Amino acid sequence: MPTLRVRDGWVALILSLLVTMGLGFVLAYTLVADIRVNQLRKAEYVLHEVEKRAVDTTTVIKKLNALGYQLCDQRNLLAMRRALFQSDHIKDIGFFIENNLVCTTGMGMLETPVAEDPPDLIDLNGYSLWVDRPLLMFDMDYQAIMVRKDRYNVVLDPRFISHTTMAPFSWQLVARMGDEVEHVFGVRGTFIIGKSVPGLFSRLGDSYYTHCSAVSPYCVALDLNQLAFAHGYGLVILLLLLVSFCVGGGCFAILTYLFRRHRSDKQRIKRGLAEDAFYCLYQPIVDLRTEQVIGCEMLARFEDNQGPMSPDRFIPFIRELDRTWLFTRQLISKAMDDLSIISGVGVSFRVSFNIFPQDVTNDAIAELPHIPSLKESPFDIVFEITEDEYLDGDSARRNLAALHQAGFSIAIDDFGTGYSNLNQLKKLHCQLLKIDRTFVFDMEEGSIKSSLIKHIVAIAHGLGLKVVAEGVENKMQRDALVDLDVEYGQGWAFGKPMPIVQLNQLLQTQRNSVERQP
Ligand SMILES: Nc1nc2c(ncn2[C@@H]2O[C@@H]3COP(=O)(O)O[C@H]4[C@@H](O)[C@H](n5cnc6c(=O)[nH]c(N)nc65)O[C@@H]4COP(=O)(O)O[C@H]3[C@H]2O)c(=O)[nH]1
Repeated sequence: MPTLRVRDGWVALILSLLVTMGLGFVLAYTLVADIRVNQLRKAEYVLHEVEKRAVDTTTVIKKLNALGYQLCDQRNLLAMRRALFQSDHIKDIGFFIENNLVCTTGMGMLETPVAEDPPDLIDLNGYSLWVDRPLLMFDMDYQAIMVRKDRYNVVLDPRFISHTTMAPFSWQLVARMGDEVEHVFGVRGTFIIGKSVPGLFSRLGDSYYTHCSAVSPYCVALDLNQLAFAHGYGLVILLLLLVSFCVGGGCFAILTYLFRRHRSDKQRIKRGLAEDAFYCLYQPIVDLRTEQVIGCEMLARFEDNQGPMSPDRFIPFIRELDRTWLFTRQLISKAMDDLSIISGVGVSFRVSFNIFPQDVTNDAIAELPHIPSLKESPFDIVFEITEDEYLDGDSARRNLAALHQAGFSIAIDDFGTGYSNLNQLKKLHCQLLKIDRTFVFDMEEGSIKSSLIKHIVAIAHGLGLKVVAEGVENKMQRDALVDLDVEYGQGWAFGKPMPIVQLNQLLQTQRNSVERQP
């Protein structure tokens, strides 16, 4: 393989960097989206758990107050213990006379009533809250939440939140008090009043999230804790970076390989041109009604010690190398040598050559009438030109008129695939129009494209042109084309591109069978 050119190296590098950055960007945003979803789930979980406890607390307190006990007697204590037993979340229930706690489910009747501290907050429904309260119950230290209304209070264990791992977020549970909020649990200052929540795909820095309950006056706020994030996601980020760089590196390797292969193929073609290494195959063209071979198209082939290369690959290189005329000249001269073995076919036997449109415009084809083998050819020589905007100029028209005057025929090739300027057809002195094979391929399915054939034929006939259909692969297509008044056909149904010896044999067989007919 040839060495990489500096310019190609830069292009490969820039493209690979773009891929690396693009992939890094996509992965980073996927990570952000994942964090946001995670954040949302955690906030929803906390609020859901808080709501369950809020419902439990208010139901228990309302029910006990409704019983109307004024003293801490056995009936009251039993009612309190039953309520505690039925609750899933409450740890203890206390009974108050005025502002003194006189009995609890855990300790029974207290020897000395305990005076109550002022609450941390009273919520909109009149419930007093003591948050983050250190409490000693059965020799266990508790960081409890207490809620009281009228004569009863309940003790809640807030560890249900701590049991959920909140990393990499810092969080705070607050109670709404009109326009204000009061801290209930978590990290103070996390909830910021009026701070808007960023969208799912916003920057990583905009990591604040808040969610309020619809059934209780509580809100939870979560914010990304940069340290916890780096700790929890550091490895993931490193991995994503590694993936991006690996893909970028792979991209660089593939691009440099493709550039070098492109250069290598281009060099093969350059060498092939210098060493005259192309050769010709011939594909029969038939009269569609009789299926008799009335001519052939010369198609170029290339093969060197590295193997064959298809025309679809080498034709663009010939254009890129600006050697179109040299290539055409070489192949015409080879073909005319080959064709010298063909005899007995008559002067109407058509031999078609493909011509590059740019050679029509740049006057190169003006040389054709002076090439002796063409001038003295016993065949009807046809030059096929792909319809192209190149052909729209004066010089193209002048050169084609000169070819026509010199006795050559002109065919418009691959009609319908490119420029398709009908005005052009009138001015180009052509006698034949070749319908591109893509129109013929799906005739059986009655595609929109194939339904255009009859219009193309009408236009061609209106201009006095004969029509050749390319890519005829089966009898059904041949019959349909005959019905559409298409005169000639070319395709695998009548013969693939073949060496001259094989074409000669085909013509010989055809002649023999005609001669045998009575
Ligand atoms: N699927 C299918 N394909 C069929 C059938 N019948 C013919 N073909 C293919 O259709 C192409 C017809 O040639 P084109 O339209 O001039 O298209 C040609 C022509 O534009 C260009 N080319 C080939 N040789 C030369 C040449 O000597 N000079 C120039 N300027 N171009 C050439 O390369 C193109 C491709 O050539 P090829 O690969 O030989 O492909 C040929 C031929 O092998 C069929 O029934 N089914």
